[in-house]
Amino acid sequence: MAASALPILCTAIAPKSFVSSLPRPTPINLLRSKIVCSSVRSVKATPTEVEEEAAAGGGGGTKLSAWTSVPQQRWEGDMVVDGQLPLWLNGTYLRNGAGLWEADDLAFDHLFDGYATLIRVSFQQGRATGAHRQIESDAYMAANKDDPIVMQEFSQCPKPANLLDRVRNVVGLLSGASVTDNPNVNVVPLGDGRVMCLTETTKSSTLIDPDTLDTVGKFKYTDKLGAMIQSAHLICTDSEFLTLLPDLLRPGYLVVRMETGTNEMKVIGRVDCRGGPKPGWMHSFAITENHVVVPEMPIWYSLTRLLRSELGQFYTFDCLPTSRSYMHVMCKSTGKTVASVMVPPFMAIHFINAYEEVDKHGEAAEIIADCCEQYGDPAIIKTLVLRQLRSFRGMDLLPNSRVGRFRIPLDGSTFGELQSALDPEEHGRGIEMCNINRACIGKKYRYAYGCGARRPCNYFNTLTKMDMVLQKAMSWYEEGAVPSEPFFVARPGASNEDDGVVMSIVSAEDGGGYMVVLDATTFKEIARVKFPYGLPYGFHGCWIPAKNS
Ligand SMILES: CC1=C(/C=C/C(C)=C/C=C/C(C)=C/C=C/C=C(C)/C=C/C=O)C(C)(C)CCC1
Ligand SMILES: [Fe+2]
Repeated sequence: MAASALPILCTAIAPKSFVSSLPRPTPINLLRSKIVCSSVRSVKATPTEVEEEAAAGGGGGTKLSAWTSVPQQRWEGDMVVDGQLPLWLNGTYLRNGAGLWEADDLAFDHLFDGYATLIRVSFQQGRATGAHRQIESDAYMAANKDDPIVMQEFSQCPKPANLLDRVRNVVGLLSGASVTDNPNVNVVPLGDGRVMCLTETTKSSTLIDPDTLDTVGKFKYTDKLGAMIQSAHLICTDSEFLTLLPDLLRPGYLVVRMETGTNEMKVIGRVDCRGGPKPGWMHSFAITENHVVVPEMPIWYSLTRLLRSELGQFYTFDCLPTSRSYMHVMCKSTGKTVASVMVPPFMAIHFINAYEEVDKHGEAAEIIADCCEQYGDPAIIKTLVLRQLRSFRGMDLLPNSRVGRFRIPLDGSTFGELQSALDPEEHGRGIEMCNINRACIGKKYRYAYGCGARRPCNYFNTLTKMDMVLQKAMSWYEEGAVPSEPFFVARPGASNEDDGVVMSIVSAEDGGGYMVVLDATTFKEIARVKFPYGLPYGFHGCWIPAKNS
């Protein structure tokens, strides 16, 4: 019965034109696949732009699944392993991302808008099983109703047809009712057995079951902070999680902590904005052992745009290139801002790591903070429009980026520095989605793993290991493939920072999908774990070690 289940499921949830573009699972995988039907109403995908554009002679092609909705309510199955998985690799990798950009009559334009899609790969003694599910957020469920509703997503806002609609929109936004809860960016183990998925709205914080990928329910904050937006990259340590909450009424950022096992965010301190009357966009931030690093970029969420439902070239953002950029540093234990320096204009969606550089007395003298930096240009946001990703593969449209390294003096100076941590040519003048050995978070570190570029390309197409000491990089590349964020897993008992494996889920040019596992030291491929069909692109992942490992 299982052998025919996947095509039946696909037929049930997608019109013929879409199904025909899905890569066919191989018989061996079908025999091992277990399909579980969800109670959610089926998603009806419309024919994708990629098909239309390919038919019209566009450069997209039909096979690569990275930018294509793969309507899979629920799949679980054994996976075929090519190569040798290390026997010590026991645990679960989870990846979250915006993997479904069409539902009923809706079609999103931007990569960041898609409905949250979870992928799981679990490893045990050299074998692997996989799973794929949508998160059942209110936004996703509403989009699949007979009368679908779109909430305020990253680039999409509800379109008012008349004055009454306009008033409803304003009320919906200010009350939070029409703000998205689609938790499509990150997946974070909270250290107490709970696993949270989230995006930049606080109401998106959702608990999921890491085994079944079931949506457990909303994470209910018990504090009275009432924050509506948050960093999508909260940072979890052994005892707490730290995050930033932009304060929209009194422009600034609250730095908050939540003790492991609780639901209450407590304020450590606040940083006032210096660049203008509204807090800068802040998708991620960094910590050191004793400090929290708060970035302030010259690009802001615009409440006026949101309320008027009038999006600009950077959607809900306003961007003033003449505005200044700042880096603030807060002491974790006192909540005091110990540095607030002006830096060259920067644009960084993702911070990589930060640490304290000490003077000869062993005192912290400056903070080093590394990020994926776009030379101060927000153009990357436009690069991630689905039409461009689907249509212009092989064209050199990816804006230049680098590992930006901030030096923030702690001696009261008013300026900080921003330079490239290594020659950007080492990673093809493109770098994003970086990860490090988690044991090095907040500490001096040597290696970062990210997605780099082999040009010409319209998206990051390599996996790259960067050695920040030698300022050199090594890359993994496969023609036409789109790898997602590389994730480092340390070998138990390892003493070298790069002793372990790096894993990444790849959408292959032929329409297939697999996880590639690289030896983190040599950066050579050691195994491929194959999915029975190609997967959509995804953003961030996490690792949950097996209980007995
Ligand atoms: C800005 C104000 C509000 C609304 C904020 C909303 C609706 C923010 C939504 C943000 C999203 C969905 C961001 C997603 C970003 C994804 C990224 C960058 C993915 C990166 C991958 O790694 C109100 C709540 C209406 C209050 C007034 C101000
Ligand atoms: Fe992110």
